[in-house]
Amino acid sequence: MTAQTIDQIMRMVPVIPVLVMDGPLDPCALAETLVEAGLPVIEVTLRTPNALDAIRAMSAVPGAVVGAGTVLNREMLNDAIAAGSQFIVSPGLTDALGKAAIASGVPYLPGVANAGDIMRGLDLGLNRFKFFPAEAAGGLPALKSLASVFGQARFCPTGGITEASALQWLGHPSVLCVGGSWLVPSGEASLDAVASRARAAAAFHASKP
Ligand SMILES: O=C[C@H](O)COP(=O)(O)O
Ligand SMILES: CC(=O)C(=O)O
Repeated sequence: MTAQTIDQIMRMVPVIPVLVMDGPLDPCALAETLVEAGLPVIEVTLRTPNALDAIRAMSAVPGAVVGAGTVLNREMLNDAIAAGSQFIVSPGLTDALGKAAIASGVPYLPGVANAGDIMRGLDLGLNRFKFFPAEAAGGLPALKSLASVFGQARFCPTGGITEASALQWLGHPSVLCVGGSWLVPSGEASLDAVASRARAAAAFHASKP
């Protein structure tokens, strides 16, 4: 599946599973499980040696929109794009990475934690952001304050969000989706458990205003 813009990707799902591929699950089976459960947008963090291989494998799963997370610099950006990443996520925003991502044409979701980060993104022409680390950076009260200043910005809060708190975040109009690792916790070995959590998260779509 090809999505055109980061905005379109963010609007496809209420929750983006953030994966650290450190467990025994087969990447293809994991992606199939998430797609079938209603969460086709998948972020694979480049924090493990097998991450690029996982992106390559998952990208072949029909319906999956697989992106790379924890992209920190141009080299990682190029590797992620070469592996077939359909979108790129970074925990923060630097001019060098922002400009390279924009020049590549790949949908790009940079991390922001404060007003200065957002202003740097706007200067580059970006207005879709990952609010990270969402809870530690002030939680929903901080996001509400930032959103009231930057009316053109939309967010995917990530970091400390849980199945229990996701709906509160999704209730804010500046929030298009949230990200989280709770769908596939570190070392997860059960696809049934993943499917159950993913179905519950996908159901948040119905509650999003
Ligand atoms: O990408 C960011 C984090 O790894 C996801 O945060 P979380 O583990 O608190 O859900
Ligand atoms: C935290 C984050 O945004 C990332 O790993 O890409």
